[in-house]
Order: sequence, then structure tokens, then C-alpha cells
Amino acid sequence: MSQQPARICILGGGFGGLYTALRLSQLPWESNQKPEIILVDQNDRFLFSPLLYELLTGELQTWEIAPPFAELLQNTGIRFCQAAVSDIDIDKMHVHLQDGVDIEYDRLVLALGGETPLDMVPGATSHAYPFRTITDAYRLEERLRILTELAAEKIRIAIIGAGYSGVELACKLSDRLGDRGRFRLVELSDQILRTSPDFNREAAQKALEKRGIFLDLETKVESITQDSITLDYKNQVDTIPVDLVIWTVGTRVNPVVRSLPFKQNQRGQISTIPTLQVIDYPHIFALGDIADCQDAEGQQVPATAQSAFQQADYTAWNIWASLTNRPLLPFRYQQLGEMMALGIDNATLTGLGMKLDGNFAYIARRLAYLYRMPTLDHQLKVGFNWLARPIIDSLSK
Ligand SMILES: Cc1cc2nc3c(=O)[nH]c(=O)nc-3n(C[C@H](O)[C@H](O)[C@H](O)COP(=O)(O)OP(=O)(O)OC[C@H]3O[C@@H](n4cnc5c(N)ncnc54)[C@H](O)[C@@H]3O)c2cc1C
Ligand SMILES: NC(=O)c1ccc[n+]([C@@H]2O[C@H](COP(=O)([O-])OP(=O)(O)OC[C@H]3O[C@@H](n4cnc5c(N)ncnc54)[C@H](OP(=O)(O)O)[C@@H]3O)[C@@H](O)[C@H]2O)c1
Ligand SMILES: C/C(=C\Cc1cc(O)c2ccccc2c1O)CCC[C@H](C)CCC[C@H](C)CCCC(C)C
Repeated sequence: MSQQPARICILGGGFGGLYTALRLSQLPWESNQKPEIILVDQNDRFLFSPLLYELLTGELQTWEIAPPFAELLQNTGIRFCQAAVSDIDIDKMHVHLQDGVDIEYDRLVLALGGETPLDMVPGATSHAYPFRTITDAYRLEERLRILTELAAEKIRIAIIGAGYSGVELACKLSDRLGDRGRFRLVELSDQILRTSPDFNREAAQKALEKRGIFLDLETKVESITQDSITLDYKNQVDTIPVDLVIWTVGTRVNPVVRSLPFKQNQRGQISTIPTLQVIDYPHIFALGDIADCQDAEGQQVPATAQSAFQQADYTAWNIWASLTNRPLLPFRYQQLGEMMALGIDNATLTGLGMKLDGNFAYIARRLAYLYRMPTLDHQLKVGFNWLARPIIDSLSK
């Protein structure tokens, strides 16, 4: 008697969830074993977040960095459900969606990613601009358009958090605004890019200096208003006028995940074993920013797209193995390096024994990201556009 096909429910269509779904659909399932794969995401499109900065400088367009799931999942057999996950009943093995729909699962993949914490400083929720989603980028674009149209000689921008997002955004926006931009980068710790390789940090420092971007290190934001920010540097408190505050202070684990009764670390990330299964729940897998993962060698896996991208292959493989009575594989993280955009024509790249910066790194970064795009179809569309665009632009002059 043929069994009902297993139902695999994947929550979150980012680097962890989407790439797991795509890998699952490509595995050699027996025809009578092919599972039902459901991908749930609150948005209608995937976001290739490493290229989100390029939307604000006009270097790239939305369709290139945020293709619709419907397009990416064509001919894969994966069922996409656009909805917000409201709760998960792990005893009944049900996922509850905000629109009232319930989805039963045999295997569950948690890949709901992080959010930007705005409730840590008075005024941030109302006046600061996070930079994580496509909606964030559109809001920021609109604010920049308004400020650019106002006659003000200088546009004063404070970027809070001198990690990767803050530094990359500062350089990109400085190149966009040119002499009209007045930037300050505010950082709690005593250095920028605390976790980055020295080569990348030094290249970033040079890029910030070249653009006259002021650094407020060891500085805490006390409060924010519509047109001012109050900073505390070693108990010296100053209130300064600003036109725009951008909030790139890091990632907090998705609230839906934080509410689940799983073993979690202090940041609310779910503890997993090296096969990426949730401790005590072998039918549930967790990856990406929400997972606290030590790999097969015991190394702590960082909360990055690079990690989620690699975990996706193992998550898909291990779900297939668990459904076809094969051994599961422990995840082996490979730190391939790190790439950062440092302005409109500059980047830095460390990896595979290379240390590159300048325009060559900029091209290598673009090519590496093209190579990491989710489907061959999308890689070809974007790659062709990158080749054709300079020709089209020159013909339209
Ligand atoms: C601007 C920016 C640039 C970055 N650049 C890099 C980089 O260069 N290299 C790098 O390694 N990392 C980079 N990162 C970090 C990287 O984006 C994350 O580490 C990575 O996306 C984590 O993958 P994930 O699958 O865990 O989560 P995500 O990719 O964030 O995906 C989570 C998905 O879940 C969906 N979702 C969330 N909540 C719900 C809900 N309640 N219901 C339904 N759907 C929901 C979201 O819409 C999203 O699609 C960058 C991050 C930002 C913000
Ligand atoms: N090019 C890339 O590879 C790239 C690009 C973007 C993002 N990412 C990844 O995506 C994740 C998120 O990146 P991110 O740049 O958003 O975060 P991040 O790398 O964690 O950097 C956030 C920075 O803001 C500081 N900070 C926190 N709260 C602050 C406050 N209230 N005031 C001032 N500074 C504050 C943090 O200091 P403390 O560390 O002391 O808290 C940290 O230096 C990271 O894991 C990163 O690896 C990678
Ligand atoms: C440092 C490199 C990879 C690590 C890495 C970093 C990220 O930010 C990611 C974000 C999202 C997903 C994955 C990653 C990620 O793996 C890359 C090193 C690049 C090489 C040094 C050379 C670059 C040239 C290209 C590989 C050429 C590709 C040509 C292709 C046919 C288009």
C-alpha cells in the first residue's frame, strides 16, 4: 500500500530556507517517495541581502537582487505560501499562519532569520531607519530623495553600528551624496568591524577616512528625535542635529522562534546538534541566523548568509536521509572568506588565500555573488544584464 508522501514545511525563504527547498527538490527521490515541499515566507520575493546597498546607489535594480519566489520556484514542484508564521505547535506538528491557515508537517525547517532591534533606545522605533529588508531600503530611498530635493547644503546622516552593514552603507551613501553628505558612524565598541580580518578592517578604515566619514567610537546613543541625536562618550553627553539616523546595530532572533520551548542560547538562538536537528526534536531542523550551531569539528558557526548557504545543503541532505533510512551527515562549515563593498567602485575580499581590494575586488565580489544567486535561470538573466547594461547605457547617451 503506497504511503502518503511526507510533507516538509520550510519556514523562511531566505538564504537558509529557500536554498534548502531548492536543494531538496534536486535530490534523487524515488517516484513514490517524492515529498511535498512547502516554503512559507511573509514576503513575495527572496532578498539577496549582500547586494541591498546597490539598490540605494542605483548600481542594481530590484528584480536583480530580489526576484519573486514564484519565478525562482518555477518547475521545481515546491509549493510557495506567502504568509506570516504566527505560531508552531510542536506537539501536534502544526504550523499556524497569521491568515488562519494551519499546516501539518512530517519534517519542519526553521529558517526565519533575524530582525533589527529598535526598542533599545528612546526614539529609535519612531525616528531611526533600519536596513535589513527591501521595505527598509525603499523607506530609506524615499527619505534620501526628500532630503536631496530640499535645498539644504548639507545632509547630516548618523549611522549607528560600525559593523559590516554600517560600514558598507556609510561608504555607499557617501559616494551617492558626494559633497552634500555629512556622515558620522557611531559605534559602541572601541573599533569598527570587530570580528573582521585585519586586512578588511584596515581597507574599510582607509575608505571611511577617504570619504571624511567621522567615527564616534566607544559611544552610546542615549536618545533620538525627529531632527537630533544624543550621544554619550565616556559620560560626556552631547545632542547634535541630524537629518537622518540609520540603525545597523546587529541582529536579534525572530520573535516567533524566541517563543518556542527549545533549548536556546542567551541571544535566543535555537541550539542544534551538528546534523542541524533541534536538540530533542529530530524531525525539526534549524539553520541560519536563528540557529546556535557548532559544526562537526566543534567550531561555532557565525550568523551569516555564507553559513546559511552552506547549511542549506546539509539540511536538505539530512531530511532526505531521515526519510530514506540513510545516515545523516554532521555539518562541516568552511570559512571561505569575507567580502565587503566599500563604495560605488571599491570592495575588499579575503578568501581562498587571496587578499584583494580596489576595483578588482569589486568585480570579484560581484562575480562571486552572481555565482551564489539561487537559480541558474536567475544567474543567466542577471549576468546577461550586467554584460549588456554598459552597452545599452552608452547607446542611450
Ligand atoms: C544589509 C545586509 C547585508 C548583508 N551582507 C552579508 C554578506 O555580505 N555576507 C554574509 O555572509 N551575510 C550578510 N548579511 C547577513 C545575512 O543576510 C544573514 O546572515 C542571512 O540572510 C541569514 O539567513 P537566514 O536564512 O537565517 O535568514 P534570512 O535570509 O533573513 O531569511 C529569513 C526569511 O524569513 C522570513 N520571515 C521572517 N519572519 C517571518 C514570519 N514570521 N513569517 C514568515 N516569514 C518570515 C523573512 O521574510 C526572510 O525571507 C547581510 C545582512 C544585511 C542586513
Ligand atoms: N560583508 C559581509 O560579510 C556582511 C555584511 C553585512 C552583514 N553581515 C553579517 O550580518 C550580520 C549582521 O551584520 P550587522 O552589520 O548588521 O551587525 P554586526 O556585524 O553585529 O555589527 C553591529 C555593530 O553595532 C554595534 N552596536 C550594537 N548596538 C549598538 C548601539 N546601541 N550603538 C552603537 N553601536 C551598537 C555592535 O557592537 P557590539 O558588537 O559590541 O555589540 C557591532 O559593532 C553579522 O553577522 C555580519 O557578519 C556580513
Ligand atoms: C569570499 C568568498 C566567499 C564567501 C562568501 C561570502 C559571502 O558574503 C556570501 C554571501 C552569500 C552567500 C555566500 C557567501 C559566501 O560564500 C568568495 C571568494 C571569491 C573568489 C576569490 C573568486 C571570485 C570569482 C568568482 C568565483 C567567479 C565566478 C564566475 C561565475 C561563472 C559567475
